[in-house]
Amino acid sequence: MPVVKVPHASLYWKLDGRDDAPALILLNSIGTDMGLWDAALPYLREHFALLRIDTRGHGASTAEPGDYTLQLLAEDVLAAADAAGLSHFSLAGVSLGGMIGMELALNSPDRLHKLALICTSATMDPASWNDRIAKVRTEGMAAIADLAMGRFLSEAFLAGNPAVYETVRRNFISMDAEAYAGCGAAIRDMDLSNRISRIACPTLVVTGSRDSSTPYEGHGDYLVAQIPGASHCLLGAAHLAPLEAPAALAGLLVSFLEG
Ligand SMILES: O=C(O)CC1=CCC(=O)O1
Repeated sequence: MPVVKVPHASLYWKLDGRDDAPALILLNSIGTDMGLWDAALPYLREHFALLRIDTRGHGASTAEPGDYTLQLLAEDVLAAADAAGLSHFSLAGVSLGGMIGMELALNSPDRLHKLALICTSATMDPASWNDRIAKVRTEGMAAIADLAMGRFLSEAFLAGNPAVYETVRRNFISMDAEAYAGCGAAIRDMDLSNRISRIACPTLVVTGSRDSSTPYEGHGDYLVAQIPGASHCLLGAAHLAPLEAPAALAGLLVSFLEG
């Protein structure tokens, strides 16, 4: 199992697809792991060398407790890219993964070709994240599972895919609460809104018509307005778009990244 050790964490990464194709890094949301992208992989693997990374404390990656920052999480991505031998890449990130992508685009623009921001934002209500962090640290993951699942996936998806829904929920509840809190702190403390106008790479913003967490209004629209030249596509999906609309999302990514 390929793992890279960084200070206070150990990061699991995995390469798929064609090693002679352009590199694309796929990042997950808080509370999910690289499996979030499984359903989209068949549509992407012919086009890219795909690097997936479990965010610290998620999936098979471990981490010591603490309040993490987007800068730290972006450095984790660079460490995994270095370990995988990828000097330059594009990046597609869902939610927290998109926030990490924006931070990386600002701090290490020389590494990044193109950026796809999926169901994400430059700012989320710090007070509500503070409450969530406190709850998860005192009561554990189960205490916030209904809240998170209600934001992750739509009722329609649950009705048609109960087994997938249950897997996402089970993985969510079994993850390390301290790591969730640490990544929650990175979301609470993010400082992107006044800086993203300096993102210089081509950027695609994807929003979900059923996403109650980071909808177009108030989240995607701000990214489109602030990031120079950013384009926008709306998908019929809730927050975890790679699960709800894998083929459509992959189609958007291929068109954007190969265009
Ligand atoms: O609101 C949620 O729980 C969804 C979410 C916000 C950031 C992220 O990565 O997922």
